[in-house]
Amino acid sequence: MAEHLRRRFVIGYALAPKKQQSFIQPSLVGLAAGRGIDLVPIDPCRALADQGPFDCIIHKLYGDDWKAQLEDFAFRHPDVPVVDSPHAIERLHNRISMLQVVSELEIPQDQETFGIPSQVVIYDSGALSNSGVVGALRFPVIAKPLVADGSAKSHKMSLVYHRDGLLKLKPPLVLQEFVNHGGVIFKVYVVGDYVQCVKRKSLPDVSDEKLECTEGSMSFSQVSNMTAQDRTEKQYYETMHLEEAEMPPLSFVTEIAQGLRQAMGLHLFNFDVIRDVKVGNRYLVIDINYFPGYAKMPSYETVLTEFFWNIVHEKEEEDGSNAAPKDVDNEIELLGGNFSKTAGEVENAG
Ligand SMILES: Nc1ncnc2c1ncn2[C@@H]1O[C@H](COP(=O)(O)OP(=O)(O)OP(=O)(O)O)[C@@H](O)[C@H]1O
Ligand SMILES: O=P(O)(O)O[C@H]1[C@H](O)[C@@H](O)[C@H](OP(=O)(O)O)[C@@H](OP(=O)(O)O)[C@H]1O
Ligand SMILES: [Mg+2]
Ligand SMILES: [Mg+2]
Repeated sequence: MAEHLRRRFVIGYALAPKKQQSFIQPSLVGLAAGRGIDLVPIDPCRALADQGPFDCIIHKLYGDDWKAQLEDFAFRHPDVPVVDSPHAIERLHNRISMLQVVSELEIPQDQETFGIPSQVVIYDSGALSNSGVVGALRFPVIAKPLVADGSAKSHKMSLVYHRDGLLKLKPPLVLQEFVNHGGVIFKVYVVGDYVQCVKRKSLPDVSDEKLECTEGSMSFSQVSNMTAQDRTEKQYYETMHLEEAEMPPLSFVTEIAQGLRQAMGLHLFNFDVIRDVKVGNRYLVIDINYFPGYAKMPSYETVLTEFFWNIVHEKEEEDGSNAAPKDVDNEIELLGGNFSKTAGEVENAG
């Protein structure tokens, strides 16, 4: 059918400038356009009600004003999917509620088991010297800001070797037991039903000897997200042998992903998993991120385009107005022929 007769769809995106730069690549825009989907920026400085029309909104912005705008939009346009609901995303802005959902998952555990590391939440400095609060923790621990709001501050962490290292920390924070995991972290990217697991470098293990002879704490930030140009990182890779680390079974991470997706009501997120070196088949979820850096995920353009296509066409089916002409269906098959909902395991040197 002629190009001008095809129904086109508009997906509005509201992203911070840095996120927009990394996510909205010409390769994604082009692929989506070829499938009849136009990605259009939303100006967060203007009223959302004055923009559009949209067939779907995707977003990652913080603040009450934006949340209120989205809620108002959803009220006025109940038929337009907002991916994802600001209420559902909010759970990921607090590192306690974020991992609570993992503990509540009811998935039969067989060969591999999963959970979260022991942790306590600290609201005031007094609690840092209170044995009743921190006494049950095994050191080293990682101190993480309680709030995960996308700010640089919310990624600033400390590896604390002994109790006296806690005293200079600034609550509110979470103290989470550090688990030796061979210096490799698995990032599981979720895009609707699609799941992809990649490897990244992580903090190195802390031996008993190192723990004994190290004082205080060490600060770090976004260790799995450093640029490959970083010289120290390059040296680190050479000693890490990342490529040799065995991936967790894809069926196992997919089950966790689907459980989380259902429990949280979210479509776009990733979660970080480490494997306890002491146990071998025990995995710990340590972090869940809303709308992560998908551009780092191999084949992100195909995966995201397929997701967008499904969202706008599901809506169309619900409306009962199936406007997809035959040749559009053919095009879908051609472009998405190799697409499988659950991808194979992919190694990623970050
Ligand atoms: N309990 C833990 N045991 C061992 N290492 C950990 C633990 N928690 C965090 N880490 C290490 O610290 C890094 C940062 O922790 P975390 O993922 O919670 O922070 P983040 O700033 O939210 O990360 P992201 O950039 O993925 O959002 C992890 O990638 C991992 O290398
Ligand atoms: O700064 P906030 O809003 O918290 O979001 C970050 C996430 O926390 C990180 O997990 C993303 O990196 P990964 O995709 O490597 O996990 C990271 O990816 P990016 O830096 O490529 O956008 C961000 O999405
Ligand atoms: Mg993380
Ligand atoms: Mg995070």
